[in-house]
Amino acid sequence: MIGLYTAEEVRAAEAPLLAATAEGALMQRAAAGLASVCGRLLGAVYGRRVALLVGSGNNGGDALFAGARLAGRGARVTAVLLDPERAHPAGLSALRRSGGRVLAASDPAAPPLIGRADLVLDGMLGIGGRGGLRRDAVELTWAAAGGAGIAVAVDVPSGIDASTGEVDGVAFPAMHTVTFGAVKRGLVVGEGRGHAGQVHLVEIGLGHHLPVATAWQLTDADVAARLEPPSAGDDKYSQGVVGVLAGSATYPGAAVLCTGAALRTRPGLVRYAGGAADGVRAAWPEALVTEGGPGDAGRVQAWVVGPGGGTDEGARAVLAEVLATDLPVLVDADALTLLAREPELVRRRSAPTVLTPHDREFERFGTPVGTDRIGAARRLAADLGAVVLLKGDATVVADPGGTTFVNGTGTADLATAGTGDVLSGIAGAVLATQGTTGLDTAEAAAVAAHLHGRAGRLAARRGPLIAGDLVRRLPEAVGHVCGVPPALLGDSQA
Ligand SMILES: NC(=O)C1=CN([C@@H]2O[C@H](COP(=O)(O)OP(=O)(O)OC[C@H]3O[C@@H](n4cnc5c(N)ncnc54)[C@H](OP(=O)(O)O)[C@@H]3O)[C@@H](O)[C@H]2O)[C@@H](O)CC1
Ligand SMILES: Nc1ncnc2c1ncn2[C@@H]1O[C@H](COP(=O)(O)OP(=O)(O)O)[C@@H](O)[C@H]1O
Ligand SMILES: [K+]
Repeated sequence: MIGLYTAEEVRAAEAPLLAATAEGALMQRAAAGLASVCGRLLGAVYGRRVALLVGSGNNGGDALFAGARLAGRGARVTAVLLDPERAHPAGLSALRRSGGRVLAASDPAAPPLIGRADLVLDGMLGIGGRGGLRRDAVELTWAAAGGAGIAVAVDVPSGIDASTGEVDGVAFPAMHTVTFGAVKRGLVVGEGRGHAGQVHLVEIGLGHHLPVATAWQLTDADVAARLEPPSAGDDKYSQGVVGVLAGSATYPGAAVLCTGAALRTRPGLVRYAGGAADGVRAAWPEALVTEGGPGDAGRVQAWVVGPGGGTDEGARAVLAEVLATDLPVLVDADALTLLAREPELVRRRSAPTVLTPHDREFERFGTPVGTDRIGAARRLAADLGAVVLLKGDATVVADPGGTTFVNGTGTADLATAGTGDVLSGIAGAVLATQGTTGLDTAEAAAVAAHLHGRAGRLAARRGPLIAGDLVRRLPEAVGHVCGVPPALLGDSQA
């Protein structure tokens, strides 16, 4: 798992390390790692044009020392200084000694020079940035955005809040971010994610000074370790039975998608109960189907309730019935609307509950999501005593104790109707295996979000995706995270 940190946590960890190392040593480690990534991105360094955007703090110092190293390898490096009086003095001397040039940001030659550069290094603001970018920094950012060079952010893209990913106005649109010591949360969540591009972590020795993270990102290997393939002693009941309560006779789509996604995540068995029984039977002969309610479905190890289920009295009764059980329940869509009216239904539960709101559903519980998505998910989870999976570009999963997962596999291709129903089915199937895997509830939800995003990426390779494509790609997504070659995956290639 990749630990995700706030700017304050990183600063606190840096203090003892700074005290224990020679002056400037950490910045040299940072600059060496930064120059090495830039060298790799450029391919050949000799003769290439590099523009450094340099602010008045240590972030600018990193850029200047990295620029000096690139100049030493023959690059034509020019530093553009936001505040020439306050630019890092040692960094500036190092750059000049290596043959680098220096311009003030106010110099009319600066924007065209940035536009022509092969690589632009954004060292304007790091974790010391506060509020929106000032005017001169905005102008340099526009010049970089309009140019053809590789845009690389030093530590964090200037203009994003390193802890929340909030962007107040303009932020540097990086293709790559070289971050030091620890991955800052703002690089993977909120608007920051869209500005960071590919994140490269450079070790500077911060490791054991960092606290245990409270926010994490799962890798493919982490997810593979949390999935249990069937073994010789298994039967259809021992690998988890999911109950799906979704859709209606008029709107069978959500039921078909949710049931299909649950099946394709490969628990032992999927049961469906509700008004879309005919549609589900026709689409999924593998499911056990009844027109009745949860009590008619038979035994399950986890329920999914809500997608396309409506908000009438009957739907409310179904929700109350499953929330009164001691089984894991995933509450989505219409059932979230009902639950927002009666949050006590979940507060009094002791069994695992996962709520999967998008932003508008989240707001029904009282407050809008706002710009701090991790903070928002944690607050609602603590308030309700349930795991909250807040959907979005980077889906955030928080448990009532504050442990949080930020999904890294999401793609904007998922922004299409029905993909949320698919996520519910996947998550229901993972929750149903908790009895055998012992998987923590928030981790189960995070595993589901990871697989959902992977399926989205695989489906999007073949062109614009619709929700049903995600269901078809699920076996391939599971195979991908577990390292199984697609050729061995049978009908997911269809
Ligand atoms: N500590 C370490 O061990 C290591 C730290 N490292 C590096 O240091 C970075 C942190 O450096 P930092 O603390 O100097 O802050 P930094 O991000 O450069 O910005 C502060 C300057 O920006 C200015 N400014 C603020 N807001 C602004 C705005 N909106 N728009 C425009 N300007 C604004 C503010 O100016 P002022 O407000 O005073 O006018 C101040 O001068 C960190 O991200 C990493 O890269 C690495 O070398 C590894 C070792
Ligand atoms: N821009 C985006 N980038 C990544 N994922 C997205 C984006 N927009 C939506 N998604 C994902 O698509 C799914 C949409 O769910 P939802 O809004 O409930 O749709 P529906 O109700 O139509 O099924 C969620 O998993 C969400 O995280
Ligand atoms: K920066």
